[in-house]
Amino acid sequence: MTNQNVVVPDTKSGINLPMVRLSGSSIFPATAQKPPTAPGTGGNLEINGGGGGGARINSWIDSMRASSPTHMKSSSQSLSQQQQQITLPSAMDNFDQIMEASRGKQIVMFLDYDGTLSPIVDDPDRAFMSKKMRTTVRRLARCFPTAIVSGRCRDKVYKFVRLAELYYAGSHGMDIKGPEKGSKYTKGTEPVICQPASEFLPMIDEVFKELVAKTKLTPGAKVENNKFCVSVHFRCVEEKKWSEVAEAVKSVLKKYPKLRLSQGRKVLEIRPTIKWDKGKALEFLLESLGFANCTDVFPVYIGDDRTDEDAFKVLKEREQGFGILVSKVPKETNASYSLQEPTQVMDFLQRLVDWKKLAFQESRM
Ligand SMILES: O=P(O)(O)OC[C@H]1O[C@H](O[C@H]2O[C@H](CO)[C@@H](O)[C@H](O)[C@H]2O)[C@H](O)[C@@H](O)[C@@H]1O
Repeated sequence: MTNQNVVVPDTKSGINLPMVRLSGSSIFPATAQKPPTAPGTGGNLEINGGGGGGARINSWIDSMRASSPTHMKSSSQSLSQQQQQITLPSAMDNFDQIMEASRGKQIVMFLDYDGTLSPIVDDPDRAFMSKKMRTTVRRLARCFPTAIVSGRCRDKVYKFVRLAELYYAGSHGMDIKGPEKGSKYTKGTEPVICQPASEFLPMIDEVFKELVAKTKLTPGAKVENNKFCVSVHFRCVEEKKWSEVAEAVKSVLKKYPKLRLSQGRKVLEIRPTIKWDKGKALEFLLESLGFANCTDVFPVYIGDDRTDEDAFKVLKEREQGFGILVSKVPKETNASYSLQEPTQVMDFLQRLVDWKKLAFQESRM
């Protein structure tokens, strides 16, 4: 990856930090000149404002296109031009710098699932993580408190990860559960549980059924019930039929003012309007782990999606730890470093484990 980053000194940690360029890099297709929302809002789409019905659907389609990396290649820029716009330095190349910043602090790991621990595939039910990745995450959790933060429903992401020693925050952080009693980080107490959107369960169920009915005639559309939110996938829908998906979602949302829309990778996501997201989940977990007002904590959040921006933003605002964006293409982001794909995430996690072991051995010499 080409590193075109500008480096500025961080007054708090005393080390050099990459400065992320948040504007002026037009990476979106000609029809969508700028990102639909600023990073840190989980990619919310405006569903009520501006223009006539047709205009609004067109802006939805633009936004859906913008969430599709394959379209970035087809924009007027060549791939090499786009790559030059990657302003984030690689977390791998800057590993020593990151570790230096964490010196004397407790590292806490937050990992998104899809696109971070598992590769993006067409069928959401088959997004398995490799055995090697599972082993690496298991080793990581022996070294640092580790949480999985996913848009998926908690049970489903647990079925993919299958590691009881982790914290899990499903439904974009709206369903949090800590490791079972007796785990290294629970200190013998009951597991933490947080479900700030439980009153929305019946509504989400209703919306799920309505969306299944409304999209059943659109080939490739898939609606996923994520318990406290619903995902409407259009990865396998022909582009000329994306408007059908957008119309279906829009017509359902109109009836439920207490629900809002956000966007991920070829997916529209319907969720409660409550002020809760992956960033809030990160803060809740830090608090549960006893790091609420600590200065000696170093959270690292790794994620690939727009909804992960809420967590990156929290880290930036707290001036603690770092966000690492998993992406091969330039994106607007609040993350500080990048990794290209899940296999590189695995290498980074393994390096963290090795670093921790070495630090432990040195401390005993
Ligand atoms: O927060 P995450 O763990 O990243 O979950 C976000 C969404 O991930 C899944 O969808 C994405 O991955 C699928 C499998 O690779 C892919 O087919 C889809 O296009 C992606 O959007 C999951 O199915 C959604 O429910 C999550 O909200």
